Amino acid sequence: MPGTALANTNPASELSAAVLQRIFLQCSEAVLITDRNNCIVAVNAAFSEMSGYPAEEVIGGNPRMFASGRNEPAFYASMWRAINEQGVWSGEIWDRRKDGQLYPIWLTVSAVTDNTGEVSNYVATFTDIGERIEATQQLLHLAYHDPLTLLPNRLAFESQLELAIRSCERDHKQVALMLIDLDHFKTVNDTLGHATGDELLKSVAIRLRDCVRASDIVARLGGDEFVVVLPDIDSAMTVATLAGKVQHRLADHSHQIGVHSLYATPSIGISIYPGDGRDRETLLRNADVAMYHAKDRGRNNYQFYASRMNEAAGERLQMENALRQALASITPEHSPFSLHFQPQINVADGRVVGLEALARWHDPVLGQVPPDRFIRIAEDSGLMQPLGDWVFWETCRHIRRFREAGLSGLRVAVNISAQQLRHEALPMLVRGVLACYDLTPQDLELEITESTAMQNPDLTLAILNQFSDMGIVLAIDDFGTGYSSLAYLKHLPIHRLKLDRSFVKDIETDANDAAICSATVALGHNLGLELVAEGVETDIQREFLTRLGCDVLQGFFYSKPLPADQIIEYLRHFQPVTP
Ligand SMILES: Nc1nc2c(ncn2[C@@H]2O[C@H](COP(=O)(O)O[C@H]3[C@@H](O)[C@H](n4cnc5c(=O)[nH]c(N)nc54)O[C@@H]3COP(=O)(O)O)[C@@H](O)[C@H]2O)c(=O)[nH]1
Repeated sequence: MPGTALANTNPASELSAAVLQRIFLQCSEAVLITDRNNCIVAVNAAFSEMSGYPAEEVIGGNPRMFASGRNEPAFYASMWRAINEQGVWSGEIWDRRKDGQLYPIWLTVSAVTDNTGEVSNYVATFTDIGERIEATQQLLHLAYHDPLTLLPNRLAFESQLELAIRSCERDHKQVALMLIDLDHFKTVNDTLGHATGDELLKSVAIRLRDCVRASDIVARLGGDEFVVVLPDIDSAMTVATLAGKVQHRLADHSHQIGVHSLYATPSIGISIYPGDGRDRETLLRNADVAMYHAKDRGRNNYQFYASRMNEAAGERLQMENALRQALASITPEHSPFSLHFQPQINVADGRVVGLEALARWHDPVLGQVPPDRFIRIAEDSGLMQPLGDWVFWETCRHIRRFREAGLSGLRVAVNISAQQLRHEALPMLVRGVLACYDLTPQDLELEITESTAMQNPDLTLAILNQFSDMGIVLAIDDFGTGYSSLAYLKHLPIHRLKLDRSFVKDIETDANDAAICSATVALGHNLGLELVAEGVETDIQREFLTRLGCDVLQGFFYSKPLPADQIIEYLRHFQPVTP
């Protein structure tokens, strides 16, 4: 013991009062001594430095003068009970400095007794723990918050969800969990860089936080995945309303990130405690399944979890694996994929002026898989690039075949997906394939959907400009179904608008659809574009669209998409249909 060592070399009796005083005065910890009546009799220099009080201003006073008001009377009562019963007390306490500033200290108060065992003095030693507390708080904040968006992170979300579940369990209430994934966020990172991606995430976080009440939890789980927890909801309707609000708030206007105007649409999966899971893991897993379902349904929507979705998720995985194998099995002699061609008719002279190439897939186990199903899976699982490349090669091979069969003056349109448009090398590939089959850019048309065009404005514009410069005709497909900005679209080097078939379907009976078709035709013509109507099934529709001024018509009225051999026969026997 240090005390013993000191006693051996320098007996306590020999420790002069002067030495003791120097130790007291020079001690780096603040020390304050009172008499038995708690009247201050001495303080050291460290005390004065910490509290701002010189000794002469406190001697004779009561330590109560340093009280901050942050500790309750009951706190002091229990502290004194411990000092009087056990002779010592230690703990954290808040004091007030002379300048009025409050600060936390770690305080130890000991009762000193005289020869008779009576308390003669109280000695308080203390250190300023403000910095330590601040450092601890910073560490805690770091541990529980996402440094980019400053939202709670996964760890914080898990414990807050746990608390919400426990509280609702007690009160027999419901908790909703909304899992939000940004559509095509990877494209932003891949094409505009991570710094832009980070700024977009920050902007999304602010909009999300704005959508909900302060008592709701908004957290970032990582990447582009956010979560909103709504404790104590009264009905699924409330959650649906909020999900709609989130969807619109994120997507209704662009996020201005530097020079880029970016759109961020969400896919939202919702699970509700206790119906969709009684614990955190199950709720999160089921919200995830629902979120994938939302992606599958075309993104930018919300879906409530339903137990049958687990089955659907299994089927989807099976299809993705089959698609992967199908792509790997393509050889020059054999392919599980094929192309069908649908004619496009020029209204003015009733002749076939073009064909649209549409991919088909026959799987030995799954049978004929509808294109809107496998194209979406290919997009989501990164398989659209090889599939799209195959479609290009195969289309060009067929254009040459049509030429050799004596069919000329036909342009063939190919659908380009969002994933393909992310690759700057796409124009080079197209040039290469055209050259390989000795074709000209005028033999080809490229269709991109309205939503694809909106996804990656800068890169899309750059790639489309290259195509247009080459002389390739460009069309906006499914026009009217996406969230497009006309201000942006008018800068794209496009030549055609394809009016979506959903507007054509009820054109005869639905005045709104008729008005949309009419307005789109007028808009397109004003912009100098050619108007193609898709999905023409009846003669009345044909007549109606002709009267509206559509330039080209396509649909089952003329022909379903046909395999190459059959389209050759169709074209050989086609009789022009004049208005
Ligand atoms: N990126 C790529 N997308 C492709 C490719 N091949 C197809 N697709 C896209 O898949 C979606 C579904 O295509 P599909 O089932 O082939 O449907 C096409 C036509 O059959 C259908 N259509 C045409 N006329 C009518 C009609 O009168 N009635 C009716 N009910 N359906 C009709 O429309 C589809 C063509 O649509 P669009 O491409 O919008 O012009 C579809 O979105 C395809 O684009 C591919 O290789 N790459």
